[in-house]
Amino acid sequence: MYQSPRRLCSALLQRDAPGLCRPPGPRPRRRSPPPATAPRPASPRLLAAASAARGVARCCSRTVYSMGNGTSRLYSALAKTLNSSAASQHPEYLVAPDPEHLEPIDPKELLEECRAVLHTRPPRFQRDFVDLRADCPSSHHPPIRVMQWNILAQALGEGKDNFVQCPIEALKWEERKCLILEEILAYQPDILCLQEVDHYFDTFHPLLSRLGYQGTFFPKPWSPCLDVEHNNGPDGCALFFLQNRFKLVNSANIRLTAMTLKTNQVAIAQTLECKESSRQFCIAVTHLKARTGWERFRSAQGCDLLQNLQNITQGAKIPLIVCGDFNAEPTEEVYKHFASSSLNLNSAYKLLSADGQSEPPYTTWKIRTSGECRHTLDYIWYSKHALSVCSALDLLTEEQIGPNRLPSFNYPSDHLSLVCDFSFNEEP
Ligand SMILES: NC(=O)C1=CN([C@@H]2O[C@H](COP(=O)(O)OP(=O)(O)OC[C@H]3O[C@@H](n4cnc5c(N)ncnc54)[C@H](OP(=O)(O)O)[C@@H]3O)[C@@H](O)[C@H]2O)C=CC1
Ligand SMILES: [Mg+2]
Repeated sequence: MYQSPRRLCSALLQRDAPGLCRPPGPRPRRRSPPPATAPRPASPRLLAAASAARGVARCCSRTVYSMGNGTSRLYSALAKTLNSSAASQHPEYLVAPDPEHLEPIDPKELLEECRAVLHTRPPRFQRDFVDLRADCPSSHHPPIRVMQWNILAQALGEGKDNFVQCPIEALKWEERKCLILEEILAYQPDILCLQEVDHYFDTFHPLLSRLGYQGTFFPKPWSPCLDVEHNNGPDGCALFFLQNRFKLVNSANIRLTAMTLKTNQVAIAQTLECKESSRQFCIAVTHLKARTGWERFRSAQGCDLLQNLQNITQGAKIPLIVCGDFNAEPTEEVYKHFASSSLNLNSAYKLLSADGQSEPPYTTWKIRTSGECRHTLDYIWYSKHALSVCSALDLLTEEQIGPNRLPSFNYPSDHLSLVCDFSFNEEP
């Protein structure tokens, strides 16, 4: 059975993350409920980031982003050229930050800007870390904090997902992006694994690189976002890590296959070296095919990903963390493949249950025209012999989520973020 936290510690005050400042003092509460309209203060930092991003996305002009398959596919091809095959061989060439983004941002300032934009919204949900240090060896190196999150593509949220109980105003990008950034800044992950990213070039890459992250984006080849009017390009997976903590050793962008056929789903796998301990590990992010009826397809995609990860980790010699929206409940075949793989993986969020054997009751909860959809689909897998989970961010309660479920005025995605602190076990 899923259990409430064993020992709680404040999410915001729990630790120092290198390169990021701790938010100051008690959190200001926002007014609740939100008035229908209110003046929004201009946000110079966010505007500046968007303007700087035009430098990164010079090749992706309005014309290229516009509706219509020809131009959309051209964008997709360009994005792939920039981020796919060459990235595997020359990561330093493709991920080198554009000099105009190097001016660092103080995360506290950015957080304040986000809060100013969000001042009419209800307060952010409080979530606490569950201390799992009993399972965690003592180490003089700081833990590695990993965040897994399907952030909900803007184009899908507004154009395809049919969240019938979510008011369209709650999905406004200018505010929703601040809720996403606020969540990232609140937990200060060292590594950030995202799915459904359709604002990489204009938002996440420019801002997160100025916060000290190195980012990689791999769009889906035929992103459903491209079918939505006024889309912002394809959605895909993005992986960010803090440059002051890790050095990139190797990077692979993987288009997943199913029964030898190329599919529309992707993964990014990177080998990183910890600057403090010189220990290497592999981090991967993926988003498997959605919907019922596609269970065997997902299973095949999972097998392909596991095979790729076998090769990248040299047969499980390099410790591994795999984050993803697997679009599969724990009863599905793809989950069983991961749980029984020779890569020796465990699912971190099981450790929140009393017996350590049960996944949480949900990681996504929404209401579509078809009714309520409450599922456990998102996971953080890790090499159980090489790594331990020191703490994990508890999920939102049903009461916090509320009767209209997600997304909402206080939470930007239909999926919850998962956050874990890992430490290396002693080497044998
Ligand atoms: N032109 C072409 O030749 C081709 C075009 N395509 C395009 O790709 C699309 C399919 O892409 P694919 O990657 O397989 O998509 P998926 O089936 O994996 O789903 C795409 C997105 O839809 C969301 N989703 C899941 N369930 C529902 C639902 N019931 N209602 C609305 N949205 C849902 C998923 O979110 P979550 O993961 O959060 O559940 C996911 O992000 C097609 O719609 C088409 O537009 C695809 C192939 C070829
Ligand atoms: Mg989705």
